[in-house]
Amino acid sequence: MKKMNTNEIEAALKNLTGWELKNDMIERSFTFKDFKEAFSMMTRIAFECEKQQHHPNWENVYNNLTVKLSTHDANGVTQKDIDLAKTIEDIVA
Ligand SMILES: C[C@H](O)[C@H](O)[C@H]1CNC2=NC(N)=NC(=O)C2=N1
Repeated sequence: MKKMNTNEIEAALKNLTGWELKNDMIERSFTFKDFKEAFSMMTRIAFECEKQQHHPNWENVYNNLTVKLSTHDANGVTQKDIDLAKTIEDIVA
């Protein structure tokens, strides 16, 4: 899949909430009630990632989750990352 340029990414991010472009990845943090809620969300997200065959770099510290998305083969952000970001925010919403 084709790597998106900065303008294309910024335009796509306008249709999402809270994501920002950082180091050739799109990134967003989420805060949940507690660890159990954070990990439940991660589990739900993980099943969707498997369906899309696209997976996040993520870090969980207690009730905080930071998600970073990029496409390895493209060395940057592609539509796959935008689609997964949308899926993730829909799950969390
Ligand atoms: C073979 C498999 O489809 C690829 O390795 C997939 C798996 N998940 C992936 N996830 C992400 N975020 N980027 C990729 O390039 C990627 N590649």
